[in-house]
Amino acid sequence: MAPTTLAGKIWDRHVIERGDSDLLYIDLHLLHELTSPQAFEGLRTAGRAVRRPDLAVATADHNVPTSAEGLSLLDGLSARQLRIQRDNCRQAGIELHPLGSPGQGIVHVIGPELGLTQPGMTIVCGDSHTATLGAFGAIAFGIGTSQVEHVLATQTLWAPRPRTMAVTVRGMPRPGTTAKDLTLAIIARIGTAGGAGTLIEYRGEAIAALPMEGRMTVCNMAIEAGARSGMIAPDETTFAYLEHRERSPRGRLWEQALDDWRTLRTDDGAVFDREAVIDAASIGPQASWGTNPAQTTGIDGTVPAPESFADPAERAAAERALAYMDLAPGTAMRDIAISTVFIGSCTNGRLADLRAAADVLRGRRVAPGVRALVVPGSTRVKRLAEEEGLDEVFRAAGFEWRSSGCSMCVGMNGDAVEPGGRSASTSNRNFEGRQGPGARTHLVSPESAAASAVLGHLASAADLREH
Ligand SMILES: CC(C)[C@H](C(=O)O)[C@@H](O)C(=O)O
Ligand code: SF4
Repeated sequence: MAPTTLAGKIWDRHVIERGDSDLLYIDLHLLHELTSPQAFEGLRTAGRAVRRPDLAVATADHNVPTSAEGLSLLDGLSARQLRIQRDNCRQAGIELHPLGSPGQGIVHVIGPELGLTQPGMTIVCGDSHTATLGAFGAIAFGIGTSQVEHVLATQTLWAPRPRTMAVTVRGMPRPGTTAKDLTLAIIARIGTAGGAGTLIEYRGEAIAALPMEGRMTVCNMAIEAGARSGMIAPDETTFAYLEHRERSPRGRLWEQALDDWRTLRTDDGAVFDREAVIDAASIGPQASWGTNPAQTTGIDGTVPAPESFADPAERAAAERALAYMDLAPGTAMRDIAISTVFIGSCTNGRLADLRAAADVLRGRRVAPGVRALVVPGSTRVKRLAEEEGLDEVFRAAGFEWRSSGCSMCVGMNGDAVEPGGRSASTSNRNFEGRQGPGARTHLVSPESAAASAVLGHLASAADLREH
């Protein structure tokens, strides 16, 4: 057999019928409240039932309030959306983790913690950041609402065989560099269209060294490089994470699964449609300065001058970004004062992220005038964090300790950056108005977000050592 990529192997296992698009079997369908109501409505109109309710799991994340105050203000539209979701799931017999339940959380966070997302699977969800789940060596991608309906009705999907891209991160980054810094640096290097239309496989020493949480952070942002999804070959780190999870196979089935999962890797000599090689040694803590994630530089760097971009489109984009961000070329990244800090989202809202931020904050205080929020990625993350006292560390530092949801990442649920405000945010998107009208977003790691909160300007954790 010809050498095959990891993506190719998983794809081929799931093809039912070949064509310009292939008909693909879907192993797991995740649902949230925002992109599924019309799909269920479509099914009803067509008089169809959900074919495999046992292969779907739903939760509420985008529109849920994250504070007691927010809960009391839950507006008509959101409340209605949550009610519709509950009714749809009940009628179809789909497992739902609703607001207020112990399994609730951001859809891309709960799948892994339950052990639902496993190597070799095809996983879809009506949400672009489904890419996160590729970290397990699965093909996981976002779909539109009409495709959600198709999957509900048939458990299959028509999709063109994706082109593939290898992003190899050679060597190890500088100490203090996180998975978020790696993924931002990769996008800065290859650009927001660098992975256009492809399925990116991340590999190399720096990727293999990451724990599952970091791998999820990396794959989460494949979308911001234009890719359909990201993935990482499963290895001992993956298996150790999955062993003993609630929905992981057990006993003899676990052994059988392992035998199979160990075959899930790109064969030597397999050809990718595109390749990028990045040297990790040059990468340290990053922060975005503009209005797309590729407009990023090292925290040691300065805001670039638009003229420094050779490409006219990039130059124009930089000009526009600097105007929106109210930044002057040549400004040191560390001199950018912030008003808001957001730690959370499907990029960086897992327990490991909260631990890393709390380690930076222990015994320190948020700078006067800075509003700081920490929003666990799931209710389970919240519970586990509280069990180890992280909530106390955040509260003592002056952070608001919230309940799980997408929160300020998307600014549509009552949590938003104030107009004209400037945030250090652990989320994944920084376009105009993403975190609220007029809000300016700087994408950073949890460690850097915590350090920025303490210093009142963009910073990395190392900056606090002299503090
Ligand atoms: C609402 C949803 C469709 C959207 C996505 O697909 O990513 C959201 O999660 C986002 O991050 O912008
Ligand atoms: S946390 Fe943000 S990026 Fe992730 S699913 Fe929610 S809105 Fe999308």
